[in-house]
Amino acid sequence: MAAPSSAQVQRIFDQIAPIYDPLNDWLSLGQHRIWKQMTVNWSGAQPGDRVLDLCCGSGDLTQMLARQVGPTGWVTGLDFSAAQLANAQRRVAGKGIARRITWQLGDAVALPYPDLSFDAITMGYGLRNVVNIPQALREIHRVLKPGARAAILDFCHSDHAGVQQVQRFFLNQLVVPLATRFGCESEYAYIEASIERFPLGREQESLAQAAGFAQTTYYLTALGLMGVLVCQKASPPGTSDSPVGIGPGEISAN
Ligand SMILES: C/C(=C\Cc1cc(O)c2ccccc2c1O)CCC[C@H](C)CCC[C@H](C)CCCC(C)C
Ligand SMILES: C[S@@+](CC[C@H](N)C(=O)[O-])C[C@H]1O[C@@H](n2cnc3c(N)ncnc32)[C@H](O)[C@@H]1O
Repeated sequence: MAAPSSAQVQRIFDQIAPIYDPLNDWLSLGQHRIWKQMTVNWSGAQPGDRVLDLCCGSGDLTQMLARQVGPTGWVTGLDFSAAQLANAQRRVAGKGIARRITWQLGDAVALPYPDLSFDAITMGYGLRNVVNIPQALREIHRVLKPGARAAILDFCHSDHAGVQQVQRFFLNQLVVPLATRFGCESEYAYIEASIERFPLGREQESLAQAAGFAQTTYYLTALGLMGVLVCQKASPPGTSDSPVGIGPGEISAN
């Protein structure tokens, strides 16, 4: 199956916007929120930072970032689906964190920001859906400040047969049948094919390094069903670039 165009991807997410959040909660038994919080932790976002949540959709990670940067920080959530952004804005309406969030309709492959704009970037289940992954990684590198990180969560395209079988079982026996009940069979059937086209973890690291990142690590989570690519931009000359450990907040050198 050929990869969809950008317009087709946009239509998918506009179409599923009304059921996107409840299906994520039901189908992952709420676990997706844990994977997203780990991604925010791995981004290195700190209180007072100016951060970006790319492909923000309905704003789960955007909200988590807003809590992480606190009242002196600022978060931008960018997405090209107007329906998803409308959901995102509705979900924070009336919450204190809404004051520190800007919602931006835009394309991840042509970010409307100057170079060196952000202290951290997250991307949750977006990279696999962007039609030009190398360009998106170049844009992320461009708008990050020196020494800053991007943490990119998505399904893992595993080369382990057992993981592939479990992933296909969940998608074909649970996800698509439930989505079909809501008239969204084709939109959710797209997930399996998109995972098969998605680069392996080590290939994502190579793409990130080709985009200019000095250090990359690919972490597996959810029993290998999901993965988080953590990329760090080179620090300014003369500053230490040697993170130690691989726990949240630290990434290994490559
Ligand atoms: C938040 C999650 C997926 C977001 C998501 C990403 C996409 O690219 C889509 C494309 C088209 C339609 C919908 C989406 C979409 O929702 C991950 C959790 C939700 C998943 C739909 C459920 C995946 C189930 C896992 C394969 C197994 C979960 C095991 C868990 C330990 C119970
Ligand atoms: C699976 S949703 C993820 C939403 C949210 N980050 C989350 O974790 O729930 C993928 C999102 O990426 C957006 N997207 C895909 N390609 C994009 C692009 N080129 N520019 C901006 N947004 C894009 C879609 O509109 C959709 O809202």
